[in-house]
Amino acid sequence: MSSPGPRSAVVALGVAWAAAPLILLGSLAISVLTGVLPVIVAWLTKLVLDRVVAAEVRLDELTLLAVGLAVAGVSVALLGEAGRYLSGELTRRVTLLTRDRLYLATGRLAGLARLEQPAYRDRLHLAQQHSYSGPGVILDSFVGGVQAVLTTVGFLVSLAAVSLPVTAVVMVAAVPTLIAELKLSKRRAQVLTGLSPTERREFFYMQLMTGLDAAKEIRLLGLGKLFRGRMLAELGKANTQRRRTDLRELRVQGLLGALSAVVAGTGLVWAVLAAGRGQLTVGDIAVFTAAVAGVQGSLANLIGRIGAAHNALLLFEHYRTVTTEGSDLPVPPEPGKVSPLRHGIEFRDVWFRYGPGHPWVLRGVNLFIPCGESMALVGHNGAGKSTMVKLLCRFYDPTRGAVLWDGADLRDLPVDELRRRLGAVFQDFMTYEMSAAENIALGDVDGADELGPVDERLTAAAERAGIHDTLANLPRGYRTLLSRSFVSEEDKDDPETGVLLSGGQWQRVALARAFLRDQRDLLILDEPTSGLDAEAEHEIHTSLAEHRAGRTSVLISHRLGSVRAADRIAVLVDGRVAELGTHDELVSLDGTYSRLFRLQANGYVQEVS
Ligand SMILES: Nc1ncnc2c1ncn2[C@@H]1O[C@H](COP(=O)(O)OP(=O)(O)OP(=O)(O)O)[C@@H](O)[C@H]1O
Repeated sequence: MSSPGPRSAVVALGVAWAAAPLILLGSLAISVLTGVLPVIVAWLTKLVLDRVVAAEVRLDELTLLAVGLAVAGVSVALLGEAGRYLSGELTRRVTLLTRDRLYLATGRLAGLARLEQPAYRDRLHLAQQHSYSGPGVILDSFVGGVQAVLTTVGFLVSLAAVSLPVTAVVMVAAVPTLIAELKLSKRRAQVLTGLSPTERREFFYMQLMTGLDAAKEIRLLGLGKLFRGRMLAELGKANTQRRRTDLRELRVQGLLGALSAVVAGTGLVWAVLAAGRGQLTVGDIAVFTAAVAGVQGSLANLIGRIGAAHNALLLFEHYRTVTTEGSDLPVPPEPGKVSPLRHGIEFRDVWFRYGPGHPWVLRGVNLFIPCGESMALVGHNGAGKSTMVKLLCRFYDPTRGAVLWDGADLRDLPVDELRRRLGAVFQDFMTYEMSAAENIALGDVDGADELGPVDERLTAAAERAGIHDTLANLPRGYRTLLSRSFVSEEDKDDPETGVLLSGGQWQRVALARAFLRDQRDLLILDEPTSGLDAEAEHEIHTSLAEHRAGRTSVLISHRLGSVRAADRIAVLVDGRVAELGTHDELVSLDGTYSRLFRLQANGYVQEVS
């Protein structure tokens, strides 16, 4: 891990300035005052003591000094409280800003490839953890550092007034502490960075054990003990690393603490002997003792803060990288406009694999999807059908070849505009723990930050997906929360109102969400009815066939009965389009499609007879 540059510190302080400039200035002002007050208190104490033991005691002077001491003491206490409040407020505001910037940055990722890289996920994990605390710690260190510098300088001057050699010894003794602290902070940051994969795995097992998704299998297969063991093993690994760091710190800090104590003790012996010889006054001893303790305390404080800031800056680098990284997909220098589809979409000699070390999934796919036609993609598991759909949505770019929208390479088009022209139901569709209405309305948000009302468009989409009656009859109709993990505001007195839908019902909700975008140029349906019962599947496919007539669509389905109505069917084999034609043409071709279709048809006939 390289040392953080001053740029990181500037960025971190810039974040704090952008989040709360006045609070930042207020904190700095308080830190300046808090920094000089201990020195003032020490000098006032010296003056009081010298006046008390003087031959002629002047009460008016003593009273003034005593009042001054009292005011300084009260100010220290009040400023401490005010500083704590401002620091808390600053942290809250910085958290808001860094969170916003971080999720804005991840939202800017147009593709999926970077999100699938373990190294990126580790960095993101660290950025999430330390973006919030980072600027706070750096700022606290900065504000506290200013205060510690002032206190240190003030006490050093006071100490120098009494003894220059002792001042020099105290300063030299601080150098090893500073070096050790910087080394330790670097080590701490390295350990935390190295722990990211372990922490992510620990979190993964924790989520498995406490979430609903895996609850059935964990109970039925008795996986709890296994996962708990693995989670504890990950935690144990992390603890071993942390313990090693703590022990190293204990050894180093212990040695350095002993060195400070020896320096302070020797200084005190010298001061007492000097007072005995009449070289120092009682006040001198008081200020000397306060100054040695003050210099050592504030130097230790300063060095600790430098170490904390150094550590926080090293970790803040992850946040800075995530928020400033360029686009994961190449951005065209002069992006063209995505005009409504007129001609068609073409896969031109498309080769694709998910990474350099991965096997080829597509090996020269050539396919034209004419505008206004429905195209079905058929093939064995893993043939690459969903991959083609992902390339169509530009979640990845082809490794070789191109996908063309009316002749324009998708790489030359603005990706947001392209996606605005698409509607899709993915094989692994989402189930959002939100209300039924929101689950559908999410289909047509297009960058808005609020969802529209429950209107006719929404219920019409639900009706077409055959889920309207189910949703309308829920305890709160479309406003019912489709979750048992959260409670909506209006249900807080009756937390049992949320419901869970069946797999097929959820699939219909996902379809309704896609239907809300049905005026788009291309509708993608990846296994849209795999979870539906036979009757529902037939119903939906009839409705889809009607709906798709005259519109451009891509349908993926293993149920060949439902793809026969498509205008054209493409069969993927070995990463290429091996057969292309209408259902009748492919059946008479007597190839893969015909074999698969007969196999399925025979299965049904045998079941009936
Ligand atoms: N994100 C990914 N990273 C690496 N490999 C992947 C990824 N997604 C899919 N693959 C691989 O790509 C191949 C094609 O997968 P794809 O999902 O496109 O197949 P499919 O034809 O849709 O299969 P199915 O009918 O089972 O849904 C598979 O071998 C799969 O392991």
